[in-house]
Amino acid sequence: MALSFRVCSSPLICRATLAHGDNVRHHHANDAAFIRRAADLAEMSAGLTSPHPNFGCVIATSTGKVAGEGYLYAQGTKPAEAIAVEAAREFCRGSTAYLNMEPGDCHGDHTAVSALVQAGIGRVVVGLRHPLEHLRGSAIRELRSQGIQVNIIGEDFQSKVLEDARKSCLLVNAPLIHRACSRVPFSVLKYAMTLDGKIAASSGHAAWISSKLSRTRVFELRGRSDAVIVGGNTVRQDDPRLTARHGQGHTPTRIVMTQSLDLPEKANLWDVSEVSTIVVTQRGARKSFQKFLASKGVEVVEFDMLNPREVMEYFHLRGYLSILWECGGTLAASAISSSVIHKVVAFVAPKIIGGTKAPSPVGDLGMVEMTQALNLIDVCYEQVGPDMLVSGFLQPIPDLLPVIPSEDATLEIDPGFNPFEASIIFFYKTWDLYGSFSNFSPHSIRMPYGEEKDDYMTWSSVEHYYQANKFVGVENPMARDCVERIRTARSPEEAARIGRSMQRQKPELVRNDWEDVKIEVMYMALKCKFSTYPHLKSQLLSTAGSVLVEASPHDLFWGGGREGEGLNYLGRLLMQLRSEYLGKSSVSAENTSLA
Ligand SMILES: NC(=O)C1=CN([C@@H]2O[C@H](COP(=O)(O)OP(=O)(O)OC[C@H]3O[C@@H](n4cnc5c(N)ncnc54)[C@H](OP(=O)(O)O)[C@@H]3O)[C@@H](O)[C@H]2O)C=CC1
Ligand SMILES: Nc1c(N[C@@H]2O[C@H](COP(=O)(O)O)[C@@H](O)[C@H]2O)[nH]c(=O)[nH]c1=O
Repeated sequence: MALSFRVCSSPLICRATLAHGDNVRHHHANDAAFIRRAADLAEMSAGLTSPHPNFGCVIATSTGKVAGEGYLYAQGTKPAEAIAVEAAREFCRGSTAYLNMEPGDCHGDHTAVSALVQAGIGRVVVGLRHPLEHLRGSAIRELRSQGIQVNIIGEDFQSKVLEDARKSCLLVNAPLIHRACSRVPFSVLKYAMTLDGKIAASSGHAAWISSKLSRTRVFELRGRSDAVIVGGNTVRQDDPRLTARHGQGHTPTRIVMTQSLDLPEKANLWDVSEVSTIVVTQRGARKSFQKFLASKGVEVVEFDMLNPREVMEYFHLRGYLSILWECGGTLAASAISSSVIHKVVAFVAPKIIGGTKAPSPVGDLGMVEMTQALNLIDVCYEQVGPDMLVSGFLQPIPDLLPVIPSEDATLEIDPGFNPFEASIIFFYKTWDLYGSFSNFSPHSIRMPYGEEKDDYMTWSSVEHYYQANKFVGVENPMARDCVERIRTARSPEEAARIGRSMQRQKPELVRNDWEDVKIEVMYMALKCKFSTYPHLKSQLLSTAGSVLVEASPHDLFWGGGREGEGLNYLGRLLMQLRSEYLGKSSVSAENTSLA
């Protein structure tokens, strides 16, 4: 309902309308403040876990007191709403829950919604509908069907103060919103320049322009990104590490974009013991160097047309939500021209280096008049130590109003629409439509531990169980410690990170028969998961007739690869399980052939 202001002729009505208006404004200010707080909370896990949809929840009593708060730590961990409900305890009854975004509940278990319903929450205020089409509106419908009053900012009520609060909800999930609306990840171009606009001296030397404090902020920015990208020249000139040196948090993948592949043999980026590196290059470039990189554990991806757009579309398909560009001006200009940069973050240091040949942050864009200049929007200025941090958007965050038609809405328009019609079903990221097929989906399983077949334990996800099994039964305290670290990892991503890095760094801790048993281990875990959760089993059965492919372009064993070159073992095991459920097969995973 939009607010409207009318001219009154009756003083009585006028007073009443004014009083009502004051009341409405007061409510709006309260709602806006709590929604902004929910958005702030949603950002609390930034840099600690890999980028994921950000959720925050505030529960406020009818007197306007905060009774409980929560935020999602990582994909698959306890929902923000459930944490806030636990904190607010008996104060939940009749209170209002403020959510920056509609809960995803992407696995059909409605944990977030159930927590609110069971706690007796009276009203829910939602900052933003879920941006992904297959999730959009479903939690809101569910809450309403349970008798809870749900107000959506921008739909059920509007005002300047609420609009600002809604903007903070858009900002905190900008990468996810971009994922929903475009085919490229959310990209931030970051650079440090002197007051005279140089990113290095004429010699190319650039360490350092910005202060230590500013560079610490860069580590935080890296921690919030799925990947950091640079061009070939920056690798040759700086030999960067591109790590987020801020403790135990998330470390982004490093990406190098190079046409020539004329890169040094010795480079910090080729050390992949802690973080992986992907080199994207022109098809056919320096095959011998490609082999060298592969021997170092660096992944090389060839492109027929190496340009920022193709590269970003590729990483979008790989599930990347956000990319930090830390390249020089040459690649930055190319990326801006290709319209893949959404935000710019510039650290301006109070230094002058001069030099007509010293590089600047953005190379040639082909513009000749100031009227052609790109204007940043929503610009922010912040002093960081001696430097000034200027940031702003090159493209607005796409607003999802008016509503993108959901599956239900499409069905209403076209009853012949069949969402399950596709003959190949791809799944990968847990928040996607078939995300619950992923090992990383937040479904815990109870499985035996080690040799003691009747000693059952709960594992937070299939991935936890799978990774831990690499080290099970090995007579070494470090192996046992590894299993425990994986078992207690706070997210499937963490479990995978520990399992993979320990396997790389300490191969002697991996059980001898791992290669022989890993498929069976995975199959048993999947079987347990789909048998434990009836809604997952139904979803799996609903795909009957379709080929299931894990759309992981880099895992060529479990995934299908970029061009179908992967073995797609995860897809195969799921299809095998499906046919077992349908009574067509009772073969075990051991019999799954490589053919
Ligand atoms: N102060 C700061 O914030 C930063 C400063 N720097 C400084 O900048 C200087 C390097 O700048 P610059 O030369 O611009 O480095 P870039 O990081 O922009 O690298 C340019 C290279 O990127 C590769 N590339 C691949 N595809 C493309 C494409 N479509 N368009 C453009 N480039 C592509 C090419 O590599 P190839 O030649 O291998 O084919 C090209 O030579 C260094 O002195 C470095 O210290 C760098 C980053 C940040
Ligand atoms: N010179 C410069 C930056 N340069 C960027 O940082 C990279 C080096 O990262 P690392 O090896 O991880 O420390 C370098 O290659 C370039 O991308 N960044 C800044 O915040 N401030 C600076 O003054």
